[in-house]
Amino acid sequence: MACCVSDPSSSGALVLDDDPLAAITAPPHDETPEQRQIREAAEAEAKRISDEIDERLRRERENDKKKKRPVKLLLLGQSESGKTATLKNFQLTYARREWAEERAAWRPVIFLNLVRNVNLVVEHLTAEMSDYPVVNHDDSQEDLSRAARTLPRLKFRDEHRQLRTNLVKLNELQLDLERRLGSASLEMWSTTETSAAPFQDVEGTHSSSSRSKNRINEFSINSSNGWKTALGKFKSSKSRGQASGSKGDVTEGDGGDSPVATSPTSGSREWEDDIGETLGSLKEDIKTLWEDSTVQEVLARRKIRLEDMPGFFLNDSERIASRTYQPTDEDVVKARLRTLGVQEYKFIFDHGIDGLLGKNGGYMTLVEPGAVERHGILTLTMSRIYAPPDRYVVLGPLGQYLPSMRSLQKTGKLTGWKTVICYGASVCQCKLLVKAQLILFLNKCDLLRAKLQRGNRIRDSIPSYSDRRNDFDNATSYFKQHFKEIARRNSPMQRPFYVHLTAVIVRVSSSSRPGSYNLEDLLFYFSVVPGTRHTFLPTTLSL
Ligand SMILES: Nc1nc2c(ncn2[C@@H]2O[C@H](COP(=O)(O)OP(=O)(O)OP(=O)(O)O)[C@@H](O)[C@H]2O)c(=O)[nH]1
Ligand SMILES: [Mg+2]
Repeated sequence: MACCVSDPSSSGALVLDDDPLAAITAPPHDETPEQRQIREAAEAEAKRISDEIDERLRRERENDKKKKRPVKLLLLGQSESGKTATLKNFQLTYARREWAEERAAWRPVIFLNLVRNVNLVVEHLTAEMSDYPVVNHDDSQEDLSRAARTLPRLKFRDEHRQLRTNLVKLNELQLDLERRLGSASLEMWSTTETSAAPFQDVEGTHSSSSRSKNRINEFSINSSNGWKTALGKFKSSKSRGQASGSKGDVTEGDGGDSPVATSPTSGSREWEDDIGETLGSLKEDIKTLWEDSTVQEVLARRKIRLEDMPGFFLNDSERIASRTYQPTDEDVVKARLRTLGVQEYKFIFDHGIDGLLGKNGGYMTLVEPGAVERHGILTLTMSRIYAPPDRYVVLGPLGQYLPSMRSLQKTGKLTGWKTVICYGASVCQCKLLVKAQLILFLNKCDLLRAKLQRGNRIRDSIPSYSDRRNDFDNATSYFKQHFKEIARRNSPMQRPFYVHLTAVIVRVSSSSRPGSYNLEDLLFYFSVVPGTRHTFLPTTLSL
């Protein structure tokens, strides 16, 4: 232990028992007043420099902290509301390299989408030829099993029978693709009351009844499942091996069991090429089927609008049905593969995005919990693992509301508009999200506009719409008001509420940045300072 026995500030001798460092740094015992002045000035200068360095380091640490502060966006919404498509937009805009690597992996998904389109048409054709109705599983379609028999029977030719025979092998192809892609490739068909209020159980407010326990099982996270897993099987080994995380990169959120890092790819390229070749050999049949006026009449009678369905590629069949087909950006954004488990993407930016991340950039995490397990139940158990998000985006698929009330009356299922109301209320009430900023994307506006132009009446599906004008502007402001009211009534604490009209798969035609989707324009709105109240900002949507 050091023991100082004399005043070090005096010019007298400094005696230290056993501190060698103090002995070295101590002023000489015969220091003159001038020497002392010089020494003290030098020490003051050294301290100034040291303080300056400390201050610089402190500022750098603070900047680093700011830079690393993640902005977390949670994407919520019914199945098929466009969460993955939204995520793809971010990826396309801000993670180009990863996007380019992943693009090729969507090839079998797009093949599957096209094969499904064709098989569905053949199914309806067969049903009509046999004079029986087909049960349609898709809630988003209009009244589907409508008997076509009230109209005179259609006249079918040998050519139609031949087309059915030629295309029958696509059933096998669909099964093969579904097997390879896994359960994410299988669609869920029903929406129930449970799925419309998905947050209540997870928060533990329910009793531990067996029903509730069963649900918890259904909620369980399986991040090695889902569309990233499905795609991982088809990524090239080169891209699978590459590290991510630099500027504009996208990384897997949960590292360890990253599906992309573990999935095998051997032989998948050849297998894909073979599928392309089989499709190529049926290219003419597919085109003839889709363009045939009798087939179009079958679909019209059955009120099937394939164009409005997810993953519609029949208009591109000539380009896609080929051994050499490679997906374009538009194909990938449009492709449909449902999400299972929790998908998380981390985007790293060196610079802020219009204030979203602050001047120094930072990183943004986008989390998409799979919306459906058995009954479309949202897997929010992820909140037990992940911290609550700063903001959450709810996607409400506007274009899907219209026909649903009729199908509700027919089937007794709670679908469409009613589901969305329950869903919206349940999300707003969620305690976990109480401090998060709420941004609502009223998505699929392109479909809404098209349906209105075709003469669909909103009040047929949504009686409360009443006698308002049946046009896009009136409809969307009605929807906005409605959701604003839902948020106001159901949020435990009042919070800013932002709402945007979106069509996340539609390219912005007049964009100053070619290749951007209109979601990019909407990022501007994310920069609004939290806490300020900007209700119903004008939309930038150009449809
Ligand atoms: N016409 C149109 N289609 C859209 C729009 N947004 C998404 N889609 C399509 O709707 C389908 C479903 O979109 P996804 O993004 O897969 O839906 P999701 O919410 O992720 O669905 P789950 O993963 O099942 O929860 C896809 O085929 C998309 O291309 C839109 O604004 N307009
Ligand atoms: Mg999804």
